[in-house]
Amino acid sequence: MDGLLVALSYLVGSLAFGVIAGLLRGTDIRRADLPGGSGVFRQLGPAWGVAVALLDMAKGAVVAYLSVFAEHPWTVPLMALGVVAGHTWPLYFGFRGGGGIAPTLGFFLYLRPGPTLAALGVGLLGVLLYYLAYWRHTRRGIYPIPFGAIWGYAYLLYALRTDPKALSAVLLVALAVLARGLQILMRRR
Ligand SMILES: O=P(O)(O)OC[C@H](O)CO
Repeated sequence: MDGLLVALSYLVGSLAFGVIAGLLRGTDIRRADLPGGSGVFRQLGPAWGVAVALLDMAKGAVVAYLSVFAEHPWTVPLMALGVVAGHTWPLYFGFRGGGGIAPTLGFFLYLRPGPTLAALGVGLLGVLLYYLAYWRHTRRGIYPIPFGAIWGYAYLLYALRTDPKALSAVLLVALAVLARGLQILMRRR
């Protein structure tokens, strides 16, 4: 049962809605951008971008909901990893997906709303400061949202330090997102 939950998490995560949105509009978004909410926002407009961000978050929340059926203590962290790894390396789309931030948010907003909202605040502050101090002048380096996300993940790890199940889930997810971020930085979309 627990193995099925982890596999299902990966299959749900693999529904990369940014790629699906691009295909609905007759294009592969990955030729021009990353298939997360912000990439779709840039390529297809605000409505598509917001819809994709919400749907990608919803995947995480659905998997967090399903995690109540887990029996083994390691299943919840592995389900978190599964949904994020599905989003970043989707089975249905050649293992080339997004960065993993939105499903992370959805998963932990459902599982641990208080610390996750605080982490979201930290991340958005990071986005704002990075944008004002650096990005708007240069347009070089990593995008503001991934920059802010680094601080959000760091805060979440700190906030959940006495909560072993959630902490191990954040740790696994953060490692997957870091690996995907490095892959993207090396320009292998
Ligand atoms: O990391 P993703 O793929 O969930 O995308 C979320 C935002 O668009 C990142 O800029």
